[in-house]
Amino acid sequence: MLAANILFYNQKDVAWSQYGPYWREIRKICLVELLSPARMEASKHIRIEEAYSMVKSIRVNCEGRKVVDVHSQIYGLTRSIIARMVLNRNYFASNSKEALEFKEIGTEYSHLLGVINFGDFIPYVGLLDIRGYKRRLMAARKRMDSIIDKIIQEHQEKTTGVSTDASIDFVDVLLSLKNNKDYQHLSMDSIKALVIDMLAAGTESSAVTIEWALSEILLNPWVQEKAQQELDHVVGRERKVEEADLPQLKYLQSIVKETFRLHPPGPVLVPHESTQAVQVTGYDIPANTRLLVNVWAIGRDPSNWERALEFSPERFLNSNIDVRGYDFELIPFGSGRRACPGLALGLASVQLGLAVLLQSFEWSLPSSHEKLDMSEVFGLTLPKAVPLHAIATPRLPHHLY
Ligand code: HEM
Repeated sequence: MLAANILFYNQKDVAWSQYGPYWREIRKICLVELLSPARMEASKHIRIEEAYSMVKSIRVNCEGRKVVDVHSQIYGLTRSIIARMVLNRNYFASNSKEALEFKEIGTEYSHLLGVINFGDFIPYVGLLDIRGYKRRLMAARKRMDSIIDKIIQEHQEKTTGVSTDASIDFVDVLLSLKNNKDYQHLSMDSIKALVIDMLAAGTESSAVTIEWALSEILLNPWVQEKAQQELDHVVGRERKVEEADLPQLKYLQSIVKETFRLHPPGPVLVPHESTQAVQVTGYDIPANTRLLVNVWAIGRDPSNWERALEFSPERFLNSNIDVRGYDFELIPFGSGRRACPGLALGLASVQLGLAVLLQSFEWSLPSSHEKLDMSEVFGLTLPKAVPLHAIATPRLPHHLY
């Protein structure tokens, strides 16, 4: 694919690289070095700080029952978490020239990756580059390259060896692995491509999920009531909810599962391909067959789910169905060897984000939006067509904001 080739340094990242020895090595770096349980633990202060910075900003903006732009708040949260974890710098909370350039180029990347390029299917159309698509890709990559080069240079100047210190970010870790004999394929281009991959993959999916969850909660007020009763019971109103509370919040976890079922952030998994000929339930599948898995349809299929179109977190309370890729009726993170390596981070960000929003505020619809628009935009991800706005009423003592 032309876009992935140009934007990700000849597909040197993990998401766009073909299965093989290179992908195996880079995938191992993601799982063992970047998104490991130890790194999750070391970075939990970032998630908490950013979650409560969002609460503070909503608290200021909801004064006098003003309508809150919930969409921007949630996207701000997930972008800030990932930028701090990857770069140790929150580009998204700043309005510096550098930060604005970074945000602009990020938007251009998402746009270019979402475009259908006929040259990917008809080679001579690609050679002509009639619509200037290739030129635009090259320009975007050049701009991104100079930003990432600068970031890497700054990190190289400060790197004096990596410890498990909480201030260590993904760029530090990747630079420290460059001469590691276990990772012989790791080049400077791989590092740049991985940095872009993490920033892109780590933001949108988590934000989209929190926004859908809160939208469903607004349509089903008894869900909000039950989730807040659980928060009051497990955490109380005299302290703020933390990541350590999440395992006890079973109803909140069920809300997140139910949101993944009805609104999977990746509605159709990244295309998979059979590496060899196989037989599946009596059908012969030749090698190199492209497989598209429609997770969205699986989640709404009445042969898998009772009252399939109803939002009912209760269905998960006494069920062992999980999102980790073993229960094929619910696979928002995919399944098998290409399944999402960011599952733990994605889940923690979504559950914590939702928990702080529900503990800190009572949510209601503005009278002008009584009919909440639940239309979807279908693409690489599945965001709401109309960004969520709502009224937030504080429900904790003043000193906790
Ligand atoms: C709610 C949050 C998230 C959801 C629902 C999600 C979902 C997915 C899905 C469906 C895939 C494709 C799996 C397949 O085709 O079988 C994927 C791949 C991937 N995700 Fe996530 N993701 C989330 C968060 C994250 C985060 C936080 C990161 C890292 C910072 C991340 C990094 C990746 C990468 C690198 C891949 C490509 C893996 C490969 O091709 O080997 N994701 N994700």
